[in-house]
Amino acid sequence: MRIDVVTIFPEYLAPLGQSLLGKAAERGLVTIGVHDLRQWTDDVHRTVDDAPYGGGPGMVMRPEPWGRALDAVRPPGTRLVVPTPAGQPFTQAMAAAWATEPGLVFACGRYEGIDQRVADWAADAGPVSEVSIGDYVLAGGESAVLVMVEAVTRLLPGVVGNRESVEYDSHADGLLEGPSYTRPASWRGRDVPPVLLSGDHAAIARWRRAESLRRTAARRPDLLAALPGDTLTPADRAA
Ligand SMILES: NCc1ccc(-c2ccccc2)nc1
Repeated sequence: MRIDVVTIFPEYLAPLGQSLLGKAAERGLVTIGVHDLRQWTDDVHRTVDDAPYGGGPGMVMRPEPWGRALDAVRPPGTRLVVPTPAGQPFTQAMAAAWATEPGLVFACGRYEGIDQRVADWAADAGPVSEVSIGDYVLAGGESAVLVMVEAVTRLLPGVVGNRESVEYDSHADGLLEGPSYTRPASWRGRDVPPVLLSGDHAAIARWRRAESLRRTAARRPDLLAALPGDTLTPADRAA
């Protein structure tokens, strides 16, 4: 998979070259390009923003540099992802879907955001996803891009050694994963739930499912409500 990021702070995306992503890149599983939007400006001051039409606070990112940048960086048909507080929620399902695509281009906004005509124009040449990673406002889209690139690339075949750990992630089955434990069996007076030491794999699976449902009901009732009708088994309902 090829991932390109356009930003006025390319150095902010340096972590993409580290650790999990770095190894994936070294192994050719993903190619990441980071591009400075200012290389597509047309004035001596390399201006990327201007005052908002209609008045109001702050500045808006001009469409022209973005148009030239996307002409140069985005292959036709490639999904353009625009992080924004006004976007639809980014989900594990989106990450899984995007991980099957040949490429992604991320447009990092700053200031009050990017002139809306850029996303509208870009939709003529491929899918555009204006997405939010949470209900809070950042100074720009770069942190959100780091989050989404990590969520997507860890799903690429071969990136995470233990495939099962991906399949048993929180949200993989629509529920939160339950608690995990490792040695020692007793720590500061707290014991690991005995069932996990029993060797009874059916009982362990039942216990884990019940814990997952309990935690989801307690912390994310919205996820329970969103489950497909046939998800909860009679055993689940009895738990
Ligand atoms: N959902 C998190 C998020 C994503 C992007 C931005 C943002 C802020 C300023 C300019 C452009 C994008 N803020 C929050």
